[in-house]
Amino acid sequence: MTSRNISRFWEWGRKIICVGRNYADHAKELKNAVPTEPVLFLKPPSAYLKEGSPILVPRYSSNLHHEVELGVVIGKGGASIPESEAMEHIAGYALCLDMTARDVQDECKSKGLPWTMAKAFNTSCPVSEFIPKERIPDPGNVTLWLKVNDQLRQSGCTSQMIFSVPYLISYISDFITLEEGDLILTGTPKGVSAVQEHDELQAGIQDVVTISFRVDRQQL
Ligand SMILES: O=C(O)/C=C/C(=O)CC(=O)C(=O)O
Ligand SMILES: [Mg+2]
Repeated sequence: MTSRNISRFWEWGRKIICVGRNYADHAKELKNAVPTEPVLFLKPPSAYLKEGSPILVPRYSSNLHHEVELGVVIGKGGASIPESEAMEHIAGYALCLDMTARDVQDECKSKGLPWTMAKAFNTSCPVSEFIPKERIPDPGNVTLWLKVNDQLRQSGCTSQMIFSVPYLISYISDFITLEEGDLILTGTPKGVSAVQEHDELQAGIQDVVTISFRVDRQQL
């Protein structure tokens, strides 16, 4: 059996656990209350997208939003991980986009239905290359940014997160066992907005990594 390499975690078929409303300024821009507990949802591994392939606007949406987020790649699995030990479970990071069909999400919210169609479709999780843990010594203090067609739309620091990375690992692992290769998306800062077919998205984490993706429309 060939050994798997964590630097290609997106090929492993592991869980993608997403945190929502983790920045007060983003919760407010969508007129949501600031949460007192993490808001969680999931994406399937089929949502992964690597540079070179386009983000597809689902054929059932006309309002696809970008959300730039810090992703945490789990290196050592575990359940009920104490917050004080959480950092030991991280292998590294990735810059991620949580692509969101906002019109579909709004409809799901109004009907009290789950967000799956809005958040979990194919290409809804574009990711950068794997970033080894040492390159981000403090995940609670890095700047994320995103441009659409060279215009800055999002810029925020992870110090603004309501729930820190160690807290999230501990909280999630209390009821979802974390496995090597899992990815946690830690939420987006303010500035989310719509993208259109042919748009070019660029995003980055300080001087650590940048990514570029083109937007296309799912064929009918
Ligand atoms: O509650 C809403 O209207 C929207 C919430 C999100 O899409 C949450 C996130 O994915 C996020 O904050 O990153
Ligand atoms: Mg998000």
